[in-house]
Amino acid sequence: MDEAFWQNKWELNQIGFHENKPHPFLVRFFPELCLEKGARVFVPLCGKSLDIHWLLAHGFSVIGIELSIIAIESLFQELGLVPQITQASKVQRFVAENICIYAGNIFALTQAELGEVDATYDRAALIALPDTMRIEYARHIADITNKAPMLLVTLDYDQACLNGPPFSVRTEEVLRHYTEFYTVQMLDKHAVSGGLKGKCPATEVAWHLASK
Ligand SMILES: C[S@@+](CC[C@H](N)C(=O)[O-])C[C@H]1O[C@@H](n2cnc3c(N)ncnc32)[C@H](O)[C@@H]1O
Repeated sequence: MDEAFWQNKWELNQIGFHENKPHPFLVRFFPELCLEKGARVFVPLCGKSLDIHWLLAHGFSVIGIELSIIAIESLFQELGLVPQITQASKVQRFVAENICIYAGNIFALTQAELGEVDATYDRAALIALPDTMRIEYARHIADITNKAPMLLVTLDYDQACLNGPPFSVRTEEVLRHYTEFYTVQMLDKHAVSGGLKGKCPATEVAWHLASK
């Protein structure tokens, strides 16, 4: 899954992953992180998700990273904000009010650039990456966020049924990637209505990861 794959998806507007409302697990479980208003929430591989609108509307600051400038420009436009754009070392920074989105590859984002964050929200980020990258991704997130608590949403289905992304990430894999850094708790799961892409049964799972 290289950068060109995702750039192409955004150029062709093939963004079936983009939901038209905030994710129900975000709405239900994010308050359980008990963050103060103004807390800094990191949203890796953020797209132009309405989850960001929800986080901002609930008084949080959002720091995201996304490869596609098309996604970032749409996000700001849909938020009704005009970003100031500056260059960081390997990534560009789009900033307005309580939001800062880095344009670039997550693996190029350093802890110093990200700054301190109070929580991470991962929906369709881990599961957007192929298995070889997921190992590195989980470690990188723990590293640059200094193991900030996380609400993670994964998807579990028969990988033989469909090629990813999104990729199936089963319980044992979540535990394998994250238990070195976090205490991992499954919060809930539900069946994806109509199955994944209407083709195979799939379960969405919410996880709370607390720093060890
Ligand atoms: C499956 S989408 C999910 C977007 C968003 N989290 C949501 O829930 O709508 C994955 C997003 O990650 C971006 N992406 C993929 N690989 C990336 C990388 N290595 N660094 C930064 N962004 C990446 C893609 O452009 C795409 O917008």
